[in-house]
Amino acid sequence: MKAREIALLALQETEKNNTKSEQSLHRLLDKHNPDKNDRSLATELVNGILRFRLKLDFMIGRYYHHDFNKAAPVLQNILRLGTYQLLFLDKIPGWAAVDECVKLARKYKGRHISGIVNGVLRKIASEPASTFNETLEKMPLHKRLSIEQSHPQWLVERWLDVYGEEKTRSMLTSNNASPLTALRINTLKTSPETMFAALKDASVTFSTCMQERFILTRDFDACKPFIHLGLLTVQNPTQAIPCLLLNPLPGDTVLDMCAAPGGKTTFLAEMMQNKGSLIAVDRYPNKCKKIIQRANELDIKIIQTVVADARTIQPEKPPNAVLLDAPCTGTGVLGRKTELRWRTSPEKLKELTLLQSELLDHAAGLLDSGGILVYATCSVEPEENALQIERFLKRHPDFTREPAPVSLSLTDVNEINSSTGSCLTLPGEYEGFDGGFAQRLRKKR
Ligand SMILES: C[S@@+](CC[C@H](N)C(=O)[O-])C[C@H]1O[C@@H](n2cnc3c(N)ncnc32)[C@H](O)[C@@H]1O
Repeated sequence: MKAREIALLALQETEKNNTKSEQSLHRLLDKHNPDKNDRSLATELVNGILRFRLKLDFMIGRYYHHDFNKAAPVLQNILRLGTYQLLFLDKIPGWAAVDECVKLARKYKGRHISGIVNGVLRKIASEPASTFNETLEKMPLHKRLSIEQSHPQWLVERWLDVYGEEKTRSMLTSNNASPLTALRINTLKTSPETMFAALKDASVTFSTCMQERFILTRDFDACKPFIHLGLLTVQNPTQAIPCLLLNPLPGDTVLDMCAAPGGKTTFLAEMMQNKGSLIAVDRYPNKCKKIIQRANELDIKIIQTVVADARTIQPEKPPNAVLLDAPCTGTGVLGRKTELRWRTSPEKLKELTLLQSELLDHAAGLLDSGGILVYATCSVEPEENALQIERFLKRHPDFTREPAPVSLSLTDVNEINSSTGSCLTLPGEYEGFDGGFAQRLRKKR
């Protein structure tokens, strides 16, 4: 099976089952085993179409004679496949993009529909870019950016309100660029110097960040042997900030309340040099298995997983450090999770804000007096971040914002406010860094 058909099936499956596109695509690539070029074209098509869905639908809607939102999903996706190739893939000749989609339409929907696909795609192919741009220019800013950069309008509106036009544009553009892969060096098994030398020997192109504990690369395949050896593990440097803010020491008793798949838990264990107690809680048993698997790969011995609702857990011994990496809208990682922008919503934001405050309240009760609590999200919405903390501090006067540990000043992120122990990074601010928030708090003695 060729790239376009694999991409079509992956898009159909992702939409129908509300699953992650990455999983569907990998399953289909494994099943059909296409050559290298088809693999990379299928991946580009799936990611690109999911990112640019709104822009593509806007283009198609102008030539499709009925309501495009009500068209059969398979027809929608075939038209998106064709339009994406026409707009974004210079190397594919327009006629080839149209012909291949007409063939797919004939196979999946019959002759009549293939005629519609042919008609719509030919009109898009012959439209000068200036006509589209002129239409957009007449729109108000939030609507124009929403279509141009293919993000939901409610999100663009709120980012414009909160962050202004320049930062919003930078976030939108960054979310549509293909992200670098970030990997953490496992200092339990190797040192940064040894790792850098090994990567250079393997001709991997990379840069370093976060106290040289992380590498950024576009050469993921060349890093796989090091991942299999447990020397590297996939983690974005933004995800390291809450751990560096918590700063656990060997021998500490640490509770990680929302731990799966274990990116931060395993980093905490590394910081603790595999000494002490580290309880990792997650609500879902299959997700807890992933934490154990990851810990085994990295030679980590101190993690004990617990399947439970973190709003009700009662550890035997009060922890002296708690990490609450709360479930959130994920608006800081939309560039990496291509379909997420269409799945998150103002209603979800409200629901999650409530869940986060319940988790925070429970964390406050569990922590030993004098202990440290770090709250983190991969969101850039104030309600989930700074406002959440403000409300928490009002409910819990026995907590204060705690300055960041001195070691954190060595990182390359200027956004860490050392005196208030908080950090908000926005997508596009630092190359390779996701958006996210973290706050260090101390419980009074
Ligand atoms: C942001 S993710 C955590 C990512 C993780 N800390 C890491 O760095 O790999 C949030 C996690 O919270 C879990 N979760 C959601 N609600 C929960 C609850 N009430 N109790 C415990 N875990 C929960 C989800 O299953 C999800 O794995």
